Amino acid sequence: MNGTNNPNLKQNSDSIALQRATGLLLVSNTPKGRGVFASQYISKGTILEVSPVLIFSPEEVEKHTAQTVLQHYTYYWPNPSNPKGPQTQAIALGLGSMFNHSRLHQNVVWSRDIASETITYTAHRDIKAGEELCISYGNARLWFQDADLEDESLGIEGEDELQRSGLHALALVESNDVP
Ligand SMILES: C[S@@+](CC[C@H](N)C(=O)[O-])C[C@H]1O[C@@H](n2cnc3c(N)ncnc32)[C@H](O)[C@@H]1O
Repeated sequence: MNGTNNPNLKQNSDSIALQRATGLLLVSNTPKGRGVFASQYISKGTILEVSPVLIFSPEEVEKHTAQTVLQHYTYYWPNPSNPKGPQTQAIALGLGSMFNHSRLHQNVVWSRDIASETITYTAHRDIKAGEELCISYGNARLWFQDADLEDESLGIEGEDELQRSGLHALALVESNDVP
């Protein structure tokens, strides 16, 4: 489909509506690196971002992404060449790769749309201006020191719990289970 200069272009089976909420800031140099913050109040249920994904083949994962920093950004994704087989990995383009993890203060949930190859990020609760927008990377052991836990009263105890889980998370796992 060639939609260039087509004033009648509408959403159809060849196109998907992309969305990004207003009032999102990408902030550098936080204790978690870059992160996405709200510069204004955002109400529960607001679609924050629809990110197209780039899907890697299992061979590309093994030879390339698993050997690079990309492994800290990828989501499990069904393999288009073998949808019923083991999952491969995909990276969210746009803001999707910038959401940090919070186990205690998760305020964003995400869902995969396999057909459109997108991930939609949605506000899980009302969010105040100034709050960081965080997803959950799941309950598996994290591959980094969780900056949230350093200041939390449950601090060491929470960290122990993650260490004891004995799981190795080398990629973001889908989890919309909000604690
Ligand atoms: C998907 S990226 C998120 C964006 C990243 N902060 C950046 O600057 O590119 C995942 C990386 O963010 C950092 N990160 C995410 N959540 C964190 C947390 N709760 N505590 C510390 N670092 C975190 C870790 O370095 C992790 O490998």
